[in-house]
Amino acid sequence: MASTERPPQKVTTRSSPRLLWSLPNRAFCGGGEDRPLKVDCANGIGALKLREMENYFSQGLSVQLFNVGTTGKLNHLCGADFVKSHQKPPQGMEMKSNERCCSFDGDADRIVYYYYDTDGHFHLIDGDKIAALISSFLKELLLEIGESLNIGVIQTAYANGSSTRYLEEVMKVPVHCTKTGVKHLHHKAQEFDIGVYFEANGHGTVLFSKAAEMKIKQLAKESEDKKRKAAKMLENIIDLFNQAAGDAISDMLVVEAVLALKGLTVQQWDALYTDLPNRQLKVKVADRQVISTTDAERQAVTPPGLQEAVNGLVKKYKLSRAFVRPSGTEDIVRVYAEADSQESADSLAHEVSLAVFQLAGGVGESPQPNF
Ligand SMILES: CC(=O)N[C@H]1[C@@H](OP(=O)(O)O)O[C@H](CO)[C@@H](O)[C@@H]1O
Repeated sequence: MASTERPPQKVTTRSSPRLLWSLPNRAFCGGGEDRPLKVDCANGIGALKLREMENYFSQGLSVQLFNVGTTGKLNHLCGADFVKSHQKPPQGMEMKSNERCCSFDGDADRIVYYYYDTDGHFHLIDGDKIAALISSFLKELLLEIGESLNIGVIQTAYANGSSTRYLEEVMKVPVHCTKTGVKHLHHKAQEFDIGVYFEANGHGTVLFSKAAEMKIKQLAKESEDKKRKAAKMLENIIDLFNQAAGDAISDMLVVEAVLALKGLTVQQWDALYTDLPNRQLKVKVADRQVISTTDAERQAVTPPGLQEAVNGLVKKYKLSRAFVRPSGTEDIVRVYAEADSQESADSLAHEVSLAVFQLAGGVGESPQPNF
């Protein structure tokens, strides 16, 4: 995360590690089954911190660390961004089929999961699916405590269309779209009793309002049986989240706890929905600020004619969607496209890139259709 991206709030003092791990440890102890997890630390800070914390994990969760920074370079051929954008495992990690693996980025504020299936296909489980797993778990607990605490999921335009559809139509959770950058998601998430926010690239966390925290604590003390158990579970999970900012280690522990508690394998988690094939491209233009956007960056307002061109191209493909926006961190314009097949998503992204190049002052060689 760039320093300018950090949400405008103080980093709170965290509970003691022993307290934080109480939920995952209880989850892992239950089944007595060993749950190995391979972690690519992107040669960054996550390796040091995870090593310190390993001593607090119960035997149920065994983490094996890779790219711990003794030889490789930070984020080089490894880490969450590399895995997400190349849709392949990081260098330096050996993966067998069906092994659950995850990658942090160098500063450990993003996490993505992945595995190889028995046919050797690589499956990425990104921030959208992490949000789906966590919000379905929280929603189940809310139903059990029977309180009308509202829960909302916050995404950006990069969220896969299948994830938005799953959250809205299957889970019946309201979904909101904000501009790219965690500060925007964080801000929106503060409007809910429970605000779950994740960018597709794995940045994210969950925020609980003070009123929700108090209600849950009270129910954990005063209610009985099933209701009390659910409230206690919620109380523990609140401690586990880092509510100051997205935190790969804390998100990893939440995911591991939820998978263990629900008895889900990585494949079952992945099967919640199927991502629509998508493609992201970059276009170099003389001045990226000639592109201005609205509707949480999903529509281009300027230059004239660009949005109309995108709309015309999107109509040529099935289940398609595309948008363009100037990057906030690089001197480029980003193009995103999704469609019913990888070939269509690639072709749509290429055609939209050409439209950006022509209508928004492209420089250098015009975009080529090679993936
Ligand atoms: C498409 C994409 O991944 N965009 C990233 C990237 O922002 P851009 O404004 O797209 O350059 O860097 C941000 C900071 O790390 C991150 O929050 C965001 O998700």
